[in-house]
Amino acid sequence: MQILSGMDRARNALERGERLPGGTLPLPIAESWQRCRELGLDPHRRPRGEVVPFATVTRRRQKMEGLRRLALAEMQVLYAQIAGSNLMIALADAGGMVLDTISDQAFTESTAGRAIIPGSLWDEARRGTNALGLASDASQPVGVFGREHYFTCHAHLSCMAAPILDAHGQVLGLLDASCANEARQQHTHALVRMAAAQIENGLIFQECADNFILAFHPRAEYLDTLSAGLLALSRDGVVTALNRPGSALLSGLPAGADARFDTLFEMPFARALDGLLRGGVFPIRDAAGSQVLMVCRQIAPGLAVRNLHQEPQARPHDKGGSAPRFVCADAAVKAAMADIGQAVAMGMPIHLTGETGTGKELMARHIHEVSGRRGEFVAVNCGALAEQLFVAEIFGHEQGAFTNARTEGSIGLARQADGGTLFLDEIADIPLSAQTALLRFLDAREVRPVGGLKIHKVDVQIVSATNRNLEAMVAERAFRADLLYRLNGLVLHLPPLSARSDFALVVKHLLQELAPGVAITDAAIASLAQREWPGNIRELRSLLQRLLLRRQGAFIDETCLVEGAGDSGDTCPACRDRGLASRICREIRATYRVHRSVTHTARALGLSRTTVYKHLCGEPLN
Ligand SMILES: Nc1ncnc2c1ncn2[C@@H]1O[C@H](COP(=O)(O)OP(=O)(O)OP(=O)(O)O)[C@@H](O)[C@H]1O
Repeated sequence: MQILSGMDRARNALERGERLPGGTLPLPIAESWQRCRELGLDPHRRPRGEVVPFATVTRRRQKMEGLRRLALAEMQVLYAQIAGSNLMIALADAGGMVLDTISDQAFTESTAGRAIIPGSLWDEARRGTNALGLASDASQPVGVFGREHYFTCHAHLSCMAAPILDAHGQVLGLLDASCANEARQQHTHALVRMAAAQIENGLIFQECADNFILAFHPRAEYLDTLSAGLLALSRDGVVTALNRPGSALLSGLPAGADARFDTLFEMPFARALDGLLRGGVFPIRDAAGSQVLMVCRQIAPGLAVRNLHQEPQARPHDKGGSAPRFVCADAAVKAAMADIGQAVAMGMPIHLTGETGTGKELMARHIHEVSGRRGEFVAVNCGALAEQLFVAEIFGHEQGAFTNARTEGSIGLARQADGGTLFLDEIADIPLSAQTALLRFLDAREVRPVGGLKIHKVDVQIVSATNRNLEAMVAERAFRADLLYRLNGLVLHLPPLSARSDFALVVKHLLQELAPGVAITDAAIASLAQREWPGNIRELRSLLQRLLLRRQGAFIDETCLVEGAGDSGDTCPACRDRGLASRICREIRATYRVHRSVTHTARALGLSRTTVYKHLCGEPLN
């Protein structure tokens, strides 16, 4: 006889419309299923995937601007902490409307990833039992795992959501981490809760910038943790904010709005301040007689006291520095890189091809590192060397060997790279006359400086690169065939950025390099992915730099890109330079890049599908 698990029995009962067997589900889940049933939701159907108009999302984002700024930074940290594939971090408003997401590419492209987008609504009545909906209703952290989701189509997901609360327990927003059920990690729940608490504390610092902020806890070692109470006070000792741990530590005392420090603690505010501003940990009894230890975290501006301003709470987990030096998750790049180790071990020349800005020089440096060679990495831009000087620059020259020769002579770049790597960039530009000399060098690995007699043995790893088609140049007799065959021991092609499957990772990596901690939303990445990138990764890097210069908040979302795309390329040809009309056109195109669906775009903006189509001219349609 087959033994059914508690979950099997519960799902069978749900599907047959029978009473749910007791003890088979956590109580909040069982109650939620019951409510969904009463609402007439059919667990086998797809839920109503409603998405509100983009303008509504924008308005809500504006209303929650302070919280959103803190949350996006925290989401970025959380994303890095949980790491692993198939993960999405989402921020929603108190009612479960998603405002922003940060995820990896695998999740973004999954069915769930396409459903959790800005403007999607995750309240229980629409989406059945789910973490965002439950956390919003219960005002407490919730995990909904696999088949605990009411709708069977969400059974492969695990979601953990935590509300972001004010001191009175009112939900200000929701933080959610969703991942494939099998990728679920034990500690995710705790990390989401900690991130929510970090945001709550951040809000106190943000909103009470003019106040004193004190941290307190019965034990000194907890003062720097998220368990510490945070109390914001005006200059005359009126409480302006208190975090949740603070509320719990002072439970039973009148700590509500407009409470005074003097009624919460057994000491007048002025005297406590005197002690606190001398620095260090200050013991004090609360009005119920329990001793707590207190430190001053922020001094109200204008008070001339130095050396006391300590850092706000340290992050419980700071990100490790294990980020790769460059991104190579694309399957084609990975496959191309697989043979590098063997090629360098055999001393084989490696030839890199790819458009400008695809990372050839970066790859050359990587090859040098893989080779383990202790000598220098010497890069030669073959296109920048004058024809007459080429041979002398590469192979060196004796004193006064030719007019304009350096008086002291030169050992040349090939010998400079001895024991290391000689990177011949823009190899297609090497003058024909120098090709013969290079060919000889590659065969013999010897150099004789111009004007000299002595021959020097040189041991270098050769790496060459070009963005031109050398085979075609050989056919046109502009490049020596025998030289090409000496160079291309291993050929490694770097794909253009638009063809890379790891586009999102490249964006995140560059951003991390340029401005650590600045978050970028999935919608912004989706919008970037739709663009053309003739300058490839270099062009993307400089666009991100420009965005960072212009950005107001601590993040980049899709609206930064719409505003930033003041160029005519972001409207359809008919709307170029048409003032308001072109703004609407841009909004349509930007919204389409987020939703990738004409129907959703039309619905989100409250326009007809025909209007949307009209403005999508030139945009790659799904
Ligand atoms: N895989 C990658 N991950 C992250 N950054 C990258 C990657 N590849 C290239 N970059 C960055 O892109 C920029 C251009 O790279 P690089 O100079 O290596 O390109 P290139 O192909 O040699 O260009 P060109 O042909 O114009 O000389 C650099 O800032 C580099 O750090």
